[in-house]
Amino acid sequence: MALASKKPTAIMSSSSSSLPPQLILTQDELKKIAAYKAVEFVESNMVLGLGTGSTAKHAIDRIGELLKQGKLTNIIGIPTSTKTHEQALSLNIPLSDIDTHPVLDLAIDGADEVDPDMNLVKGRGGSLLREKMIEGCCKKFVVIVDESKLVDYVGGSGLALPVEVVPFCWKFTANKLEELFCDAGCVARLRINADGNKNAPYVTDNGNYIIDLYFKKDIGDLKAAGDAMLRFAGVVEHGMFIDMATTLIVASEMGVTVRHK
Ligand SMILES: O=C(CO)[C@H](O)[C@H](O)COP(=O)(O)O
Repeated sequence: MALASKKPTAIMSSSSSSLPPQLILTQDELKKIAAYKAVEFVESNMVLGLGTGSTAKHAIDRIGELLKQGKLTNIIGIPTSTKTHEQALSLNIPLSDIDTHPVLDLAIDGADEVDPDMNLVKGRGGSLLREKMIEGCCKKFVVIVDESKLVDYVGGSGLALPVEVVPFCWKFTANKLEELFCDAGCVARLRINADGNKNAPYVTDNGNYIIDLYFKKDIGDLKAAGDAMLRFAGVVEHGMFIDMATTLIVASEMGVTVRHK
């Protein structure tokens, strides 16, 4: 893919609040701070997209707590993974799906990378397809991260861009993806199951595999890159969430920042 210029940042407004300066917070504590801030946007009677990952988990715990306390009522949650489904069930959050509720009021989810235009990389937790399906139906999509997730450009963390592929001839698809991004020094690797058999592929909630793409350089025009990947029949979805986030909440040692698009 050729390098192309990025569109100007479309941040319309932002606000921040400070934390006491003497505190040294762990990454998980920062995730929790961002998550709790996001839950301030949740109101009774909302249909909510429930994200996946260690940051979203804090938000879902908080929603469950507020429901239990009666401070939120009549919430319907739409989970983005089986893991989140189980967590929400354990918290007695009423659940549904986008067949029944095709328009959501709000979704809250973490991200692996956030670029200056609030484009995201998601899916290192393996749930990118359901996340994209559900978060694409939301009126508002609130992304919650600690500051380590902020990058200058997609791929800038040096970590993977995940792509969900059908298992059939996955090597063929992986080779096609490497070829597509050869100018960016792309290396494609099949994700291996971290929990169980070390040699078995990681299998998504949808029965697919994940190919992780590693880049040496900026891939340039994200939309063009995404469209090119989706033209391969074996590709189900990629982990770039372009122009989807409406609010970004970043927690750092300096405080919490909220940016609206
Ligand atoms: O996209 C995701 C799962 O598919 C997660 O939102 C992403 O991996 C961030 O995870 P964490 O909050 O644990 O850092």
